[in-house]
Amino acid sequence: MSEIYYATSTGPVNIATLKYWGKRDEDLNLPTNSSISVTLDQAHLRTLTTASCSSKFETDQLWINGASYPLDGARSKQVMADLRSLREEIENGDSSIPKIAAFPLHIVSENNFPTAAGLASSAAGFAALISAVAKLYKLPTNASELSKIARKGSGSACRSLLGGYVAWEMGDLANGEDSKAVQIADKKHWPDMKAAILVVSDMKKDVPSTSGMQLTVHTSDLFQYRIKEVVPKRFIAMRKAIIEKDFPTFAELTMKDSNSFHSVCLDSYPPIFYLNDTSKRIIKLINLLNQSAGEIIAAYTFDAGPNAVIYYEEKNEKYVLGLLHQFFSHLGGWESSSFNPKDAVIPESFPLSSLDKDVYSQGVSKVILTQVGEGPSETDDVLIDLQTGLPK
Ligand SMILES: Nc1ncnc2c1ncn2[C@@H]1O[C@H](COP(=O)(O)OP(=O)(O)OP(=O)(O)O)[C@@H](O)[C@H]1O
Ligand SMILES: C[C@@](O)(CCOP(=O)(O)OP(=O)(O)O)CC(=O)O
Repeated sequence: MSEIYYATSTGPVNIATLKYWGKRDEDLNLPTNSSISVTLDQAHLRTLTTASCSSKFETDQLWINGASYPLDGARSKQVMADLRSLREEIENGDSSIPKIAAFPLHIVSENNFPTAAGLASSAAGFAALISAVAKLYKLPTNASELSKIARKGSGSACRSLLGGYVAWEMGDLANGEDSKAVQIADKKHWPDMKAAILVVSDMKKDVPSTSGMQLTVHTSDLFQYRIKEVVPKRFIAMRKAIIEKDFPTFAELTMKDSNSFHSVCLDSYPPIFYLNDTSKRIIKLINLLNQSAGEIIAAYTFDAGPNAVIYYEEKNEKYVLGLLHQFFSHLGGWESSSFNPKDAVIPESFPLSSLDKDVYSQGVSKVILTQVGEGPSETDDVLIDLQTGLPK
């Protein structure tokens, strides 16, 4: 077989604290509002992707965890075309480098967590794929530039090109050139941000984000108020809270924005329900915890599914994980954290005895304990068999 060119990169998951929900341009994936997210640590949620190309490959192909996935959707095609055209520009300007832009690509990827289960696999997946191809093609572009390509693959994916605390600025140009991710602060700025993910369902979700958000755009009256009045002010306030490391404000805005997003889903016609009874019980637990602690020490947020993500600061781990351990100690996931249940503290006024433990322990299948993390990184791993061009 003739030469196989290859490169590998990782991609992180990000979970929005100010939600993207709604497109003003469906082809270019331009949003109706700016959004903010926290990039999560790749020790727990990570995509690892090797991108390779060769004149001997027949077509572009993608494998995720060993299974073949289509790459012929309009969004994937656009991502590949954008990356190729950047490579072509370089090749046209420098006759000494190999002409590989037109070669078919074989992309081999591994997610270390469930694919398409509302855990932002598409975000980590596109971030890793784009970073790996950018490395393969030796593209000189920075993360914000690459985020514009990721955006066309899946909106929320653009935020996974950067680590720490990230904003997706909606932009206002019709061609989308100013709709990109920028870093608000890196992980080191506020390193003690933790995230506990309660996996309520690892089944594929009912209403995909793409169609769900457009149903909201076209049918919800509340939605106009959200994008015109609520989000612009909240964006400024949340960015300030991150810069000032003001957890109570950050947390209150995060919970309110999750509530606002799920409200416009319910206000869609026909309505969209992503939260289930387990999600609602988790909301109640967090509200009771904050009340009994006398300040906001934990924030829940939910994407387009029932899984809960709970943000908190390390100094309050004894309260937040202490409470979650009361109900979910039987689940897998605790072993990966340094939390010792002996350190658990339940605030005195928390009404533990009034909550039916059997009911409140139901519905969650796994706990993932993680924290704020870095953006994509290059690695020397190779997931492709360099003889056959197929997954190892
Ligand atoms: N490692 C990967 N490489 C490339 N694409 C991936 C990868 N993992 C997932 N994807 C793409 O993302 C799709 C799943 O996206 P989907 O939005 O349904 O789920 P999710 O991202 O886990 O959930 P959500 O967007 O609600 O958080 C897959 O079908 C695949 O096309
Ligand atoms: C609820 C969300 O997670 C919606 C994510 O939507 P997607 O990024 O999956 O949608 P597409 O752009 O159509 O691919 C909120 C968020 O991550 O900001």
